[in-house]
Amino acid sequence: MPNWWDKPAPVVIPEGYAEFAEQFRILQDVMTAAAPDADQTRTASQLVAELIDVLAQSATDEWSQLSGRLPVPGRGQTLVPAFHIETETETESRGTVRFGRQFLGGNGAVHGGAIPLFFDDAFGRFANTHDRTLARTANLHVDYRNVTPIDTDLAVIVRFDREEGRKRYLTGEIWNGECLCVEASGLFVVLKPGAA
Ligand SMILES: CCCCCCCCCCCCCC(=O)SCCNC(=O)CCNC(=O)[C@H](O)C(C)(C)COP(=O)(O)OP(=O)(O)OC[C@H]1O[C@@H](n2cnc3c(N)ncnc32)[C@H](O)[C@@H]1OP(=O)(O)O
Repeated sequence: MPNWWDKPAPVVIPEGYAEFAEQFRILQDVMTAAAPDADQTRTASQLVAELIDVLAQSATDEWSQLSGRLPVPGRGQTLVPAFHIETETETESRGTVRFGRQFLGGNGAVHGGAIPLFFDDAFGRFANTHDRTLARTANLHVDYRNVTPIDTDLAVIVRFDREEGRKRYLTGEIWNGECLCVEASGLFVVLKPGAA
Protein backbone atom coordinates (compact mmCIF):
# COMPACT_ATOMS: atom_id res chain seq x y z
CA MET A 1 0.00 0.00 0.00
CA PRO A 2 1.39 3.43 -0.82
CA ASN A 3 2.42 5.47 2.18
CA TRP A 4 0.93 8.96 2.22
CA TRP A 5 3.80 10.25 4.30
CA ASP A 6 6.81 9.30 2.25
CA LYS A 7 5.26 8.70 -1.14
CA PRO A 8 2.72 11.44 -1.66
CA ALA A 9 0.99 10.98 -4.98
CA PRO A 10 1.62 13.91 -7.29
CA VAL A 11 -1.51 16.01 -7.02
CA VAL A 12 -2.46 19.08 -8.98
CA ILE A 13 -4.22 21.70 -6.90
CA PRO A 14 -6.76 23.34 -9.23
CA GLU A 15 -7.07 27.09 -9.26
CA GLY A 16 -9.57 28.19 -6.64
CA TYR A 17 -9.45 24.96 -4.62
CA ALA A 18 -7.75 26.56 -1.59
CA GLU A 19 -10.41 29.28 -1.56
CA PHE A 20 -13.10 26.59 -1.85
CA ALA A 21 -11.64 24.76 1.19
CA GLU A 22 -11.73 28.03 3.15
CA GLN A 23 -15.35 28.59 2.10
CA PHE A 24 -16.09 25.08 3.35
CA ARG A 25 -14.76 26.04 6.80
CA ILE A 26 -16.95 29.15 6.74
CA LEU A 27 -19.94 27.02 5.70
CA GLN A 28 -19.49 24.87 8.82
CA ASP A 29 -19.25 27.98 11.03
CA VAL A 30 -22.31 29.59 9.43
CA MET A 31 -24.30 26.36 9.64
CA THR A 32 -23.53 26.07 13.36
CA ALA A 33 -24.55 29.69 13.99
CA ALA A 34 -27.77 29.60 11.96
CA ALA A 35 -31.37 29.09 13.05
CA PRO A 36 -33.07 28.83 9.61
CA ASP A 37 -36.83 28.68 9.17
CA ALA A 38 -38.48 25.87 7.17
CA ASP A 39 -38.06 27.61 3.79
CA GLN A 40 -34.42 28.43 4.46
CA THR A 41 -33.80 24.87 5.66
CA ARG A 42 -35.32 23.44 2.45
CA THR A 43 -33.26 25.78 0.24
CA ALA A 44 -30.05 25.10 2.14
CA SER A 45 -30.66 21.36 2.06
CA GLN A 46 -31.17 21.41 -1.73
CA LEU A 47 -27.96 23.40 -2.22
CA VAL A 48 -25.98 21.01 -0.03
CA ALA A 49 -27.43 18.05 -1.94
CA GLU A 50 -26.16 19.68 -5.18
CA LEU A 51 -22.76 20.25 -3.60
CA ILE A 52 -22.55 16.60 -2.54
CA ASP A 53 -23.42 15.52 -6.10
CA VAL A 54 -20.71 17.74 -7.61
CA LEU A 55 -17.98 16.61 -5.23
CA ALA A 56 -18.97 12.93 -5.40
CA GLN A 57 -18.22 13.03 -9.14
CA SER A 58 -14.51 13.34 -8.36
CA ALA A 59 -14.36 10.90 -5.42
CA THR A 60 -10.92 9.32 -5.17
CA ASP A 61 -8.74 7.33 -2.81
CA GLU A 62 -6.73 8.61 0.15
CA TRP A 63 -3.54 8.89 -1.90
CA SER A 64 -5.05 11.22 -4.48
CA GLN A 65 -7.37 13.43 -2.42
CA LEU A 66 -6.58 17.13 -2.15
CA SER A 67 -7.83 17.77 1.39
CA GLY A 68 -4.88 17.80 3.81
CA ARG A 69 -2.35 18.32 1.03
CA LEU A 70 -2.64 22.03 0.30
CA PRO A 71 0.31 24.35 0.90
CA VAL A 72 -1.88 26.72 2.93
CA PRO A 73 -2.59 27.06 6.68
CA GLY A 74 -4.71 24.09 7.70
CA ARG A 75 -3.74 22.25 4.48
CA GLY A 76 -7.40 22.26 3.39
CA GLN A 77 -8.19 19.74 6.19
CA THR A 78 -11.42 21.42 7.21
CA LEU A 79 -12.04 19.22 10.25
CA VAL A 80 -9.14 20.88 12.06
CA PRO A 81 -8.86 24.59 12.87
CA ALA A 82 -6.06 26.06 10.78
CA PHE A 83 -2.71 26.74 12.46
CA HIS A 84 -1.31 29.94 10.89
CA ILE A 85 2.42 29.54 11.40
CA GLU A 86 4.33 32.80 11.70
CA THR A 87 7.82 31.60 12.71
CA GLU A 88 9.35 28.16 12.72
CA THR A 89 12.71 26.66 13.59
CA GLU A 90 13.55 22.95 13.84
CA THR A 91 12.42 22.95 17.46
CA GLU A 92 9.75 25.62 17.81
CA SER A 93 6.75 26.73 15.83
CA ARG A 94 4.78 29.87 16.67
CA GLY A 95 1.60 31.22 15.18
CA THR A 96 -2.11 31.67 15.70
CA VAL A 97 -5.31 29.69 15.65
CA ARG A 98 -8.93 30.82 15.65
CA PHE A 99 -11.59 28.28 16.60
CA GLY A 100 -14.69 29.23 14.62
CA ARG A 101 -18.31 28.75 15.73
CA GLN A 102 -18.31 25.12 14.58
CA PHE A 103 -15.92 24.37 17.47
CA LEU A 104 -18.26 25.74 20.13
CA GLY A 105 -18.60 23.55 23.21
CA GLY A 106 -20.86 25.84 25.23
CA ASN A 107 -21.15 29.35 26.62
CA GLY A 108 -18.51 30.76 24.28
CA ALA A 109 -15.89 28.11 25.09
CA VAL A 110 -14.15 25.89 22.55
CA HIS A 111 -15.27 22.24 22.72
CA GLY A 112 -12.87 20.25 24.89
CA GLY A 113 -12.38 17.66 22.16
CA ALA A 114 -11.39 20.21 19.53
CA ILE A 115 -8.27 21.15 21.46
CA PRO A 116 -6.55 17.73 21.40
CA LEU A 117 -7.61 17.47 17.76
CA PHE A 118 -5.77 20.71 17.06
CA PHE A 119 -2.67 19.60 18.97
CA ASP A 120 -2.59 16.15 17.36
CA ASP A 121 -2.48 17.86 13.98
CA ALA A 122 0.02 20.57 14.98
CA PHE A 123 2.28 18.12 16.85
CA GLY A 124 1.86 15.50 14.10
CA ARG A 125 2.94 17.92 11.43
CA PHE A 126 5.93 19.11 13.44
CA ALA A 127 6.98 15.58 14.51
CA ASN A 128 7.07 14.57 10.85
CA THR A 129 8.72 17.52 9.14
CA HIS A 130 12.26 18.92 9.11
CA ASP A 131 13.54 15.66 7.55
CA ARG A 132 12.19 13.54 10.40
CA THR A 133 11.08 9.98 9.65
CA LEU A 134 7.46 8.92 10.07
CA ALA A 135 6.13 8.91 13.64
CA ARG A 136 2.61 8.41 14.96
CA THR A 137 0.86 9.76 18.03
CA ALA A 138 1.31 7.38 20.96
CA ASN A 139 -0.24 9.68 23.56
CA LEU A 140 -1.56 13.19 24.05
CA HIS A 141 -2.08 15.05 27.31
CA VAL A 142 -4.10 18.27 27.58
CA ASP A 143 -4.46 20.60 30.59
CA TYR A 144 -7.32 23.08 30.21
CA ARG A 145 -5.98 25.97 32.30
CA ASN A 146 -8.59 28.56 31.36
CA VAL A 147 -11.54 28.74 28.99
CA THR A 148 -10.46 28.90 25.35
CA PRO A 149 -12.81 31.35 23.61
CA ILE A 150 -14.21 30.76 20.13
CA ASP A 151 -13.94 33.44 17.41
CA THR A 152 -10.74 34.84 18.92
CA ASP A 153 -7.22 34.97 17.51
CA LEU A 154 -5.12 32.92 19.92
CA ALA A 155 -1.36 32.56 20.11
CA VAL A 156 0.08 29.05 19.71
CA ILE A 157 3.50 27.68 20.61
CA VAL A 158 4.54 24.16 19.60
CA ARG A 159 7.92 22.81 20.73
CA PHE A 160 9.85 19.74 19.71
CA ASP A 161 11.29 19.16 23.19
CA ARG A 162 13.49 16.10 22.77
CA GLU A 163 14.03 12.78 21.06
CA GLU A 164 14.94 9.60 22.96
CA GLY A 165 15.51 6.66 20.62
CA ARG A 166 12.24 6.24 18.69
CA LYS A 167 10.34 8.55 21.04
CA ARG A 168 9.70 12.19 20.20
CA TYR A 169 8.30 14.50 22.87
CA LEU A 170 6.37 17.63 21.94
CA THR A 171 4.76 20.31 24.06
CA GLY A 172 2.47 23.19 23.25
CA GLU A 173 0.46 26.08 24.58
CA ILE A 174 -2.49 28.21 23.56
CA TRP A 175 -2.66 31.77 24.89
CA ASN A 176 -5.45 34.36 24.80
CA GLY A 177 -3.38 37.49 25.24
CA GLU A 178 -1.70 37.11 28.65
CA CYS A 179 -4.03 34.29 29.67
CA LEU A 180 -2.75 30.71 29.35
CA CYS A 181 -5.68 28.64 28.06
CA VAL A 182 -4.10 25.26 27.34
CA GLU A 183 -0.92 23.32 27.94
CA ALA A 184 -0.46 20.11 25.97
CA SER A 185 2.16 17.44 25.51
CA GLY A 186 2.44 14.52 23.17
CA LEU A 187 4.56 11.46 22.54
CA PHE A 188 5.19 10.44 18.95
CA VAL A 189 6.84 7.09 18.26
CA VAL A 190 8.86 6.53 15.13
CA LEU A 191 7.41 3.59 13.23
CA LYS A 192 9.27 0.31 13.02
CA PRO A 193 10.48 -0.53 9.51
CA GLY A 194 7.55 -1.80 7.44
CA ALA A 195 4.88 -0.42 9.83
CA ALA A 196 2.26 1.84 8.26
C1 LIG B 1 5.38 18.09 4.16
C2 LIG B 1 4.89 17.00 4.99
C3 LIG B 1 3.73 17.53 5.77
C4 LIG B 1 3.15 16.50 6.64
C5 LIG B 1 1.99 17.08 7.30
C6 LIG B 1 1.25 15.98 7.91
C7 LIG B 1 0.36 16.53 8.90
C8 LIG B 1 -0.42 15.44 9.47
C9 LIG B 1 -0.88 15.78 10.81
C10 LIG B 1 -1.71 14.69 11.36
C11 LIG B 1 -0.85 13.79 12.17
C12 LIG B 1 -1.69 13.01 13.08
C13 LIG B 1 -0.86 11.89 13.64
C14 LIG B 1 -1.80 10.84 14.09
O1 LIG B 1 -2.87 11.16 14.54
S1 LIG B 1 -1.35 9.21 13.94
C15 LIG B 1 -2.89 8.38 14.36
C16 LIG B 1 -3.06 8.18 15.86
N1 LIG B 1 -2.08 7.26 16.34
C17 LIG B 1 -2.15 5.96 16.11
O2 LIG B 1 -3.07 5.47 15.48
C18 LIG B 1 -1.04 5.15 16.69
C19 LIG B 1 -1.53 3.76 17.13
N2 LIG B 1 -0.46 3.11 17.88
C20 LIG B 1 0.56 2.53 17.25
O3 LIG B 1 0.59 2.43 16.03
C21 LIG B 1 1.65 2.02 18.12
O4 LIG B 1 1.21 1.84 19.45
C22 LIG B 1 2.90 2.98 18.14
C23 LIG B 1 3.45 3.10 16.72
C24 LIG B 1 2.54 4.34 18.70
C25 LIG B 1 3.96 2.37 19.04
O5 LIG B 1 4.11 1.02 18.70
P1 LIG B 1 5.54 0.36 18.40
O6 LIG B 1 5.31 -1.11 18.35
O7 LIG B 1 6.16 0.99 17.23
O8 LIG B 1 6.38 0.81 19.64
P2 LIG B 1 6.71 0.02 20.97
O9 LIG B 1 5.50 -0.57 21.57
O10 LIG B 1 7.88 -0.87 20.67
O11 LIG B 1 7.16 1.24 21.91
C26 LIG B 1 8.28 2.02 21.61
C27 LIG B 1 8.55 2.91 22.79
O12 LIG B 1 7.43 3.84 22.92
C28 LIG B 1 6.81 3.67 24.21
N3 LIG B 1 5.37 3.85 24.04
C29 LIG B 1 4.58 3.35 23.07
N4 LIG B 1 3.31 3.76 23.23
C30 LIG B 1 3.30 4.53 24.35
C31 LIG B 1 2.30 5.24 25.03
N5 LIG B 1 1.02 5.26 24.60
N6 LIG B 1 2.63 5.92 26.13
C32 LIG B 1 3.93 5.95 26.58
N7 LIG B 1 4.94 5.29 25.96
C33 LIG B 1 4.62 4.58 24.87
C34 LIG B 1 7.15 2.24 24.65
O13 LIG B 1 7.07 2.11 26.04
C35 LIG B 1 8.56 2.12 24.13
O14 LIG B 1 9.44 2.85 24.98
P3 LIG B 1 10.86 2.22 25.38
O15 LIG B 1 10.56 0.93 26.06
O16 LIG B 1 11.59 2.04 24.09
O17 LIG B 1 11.48 3.25 26.28
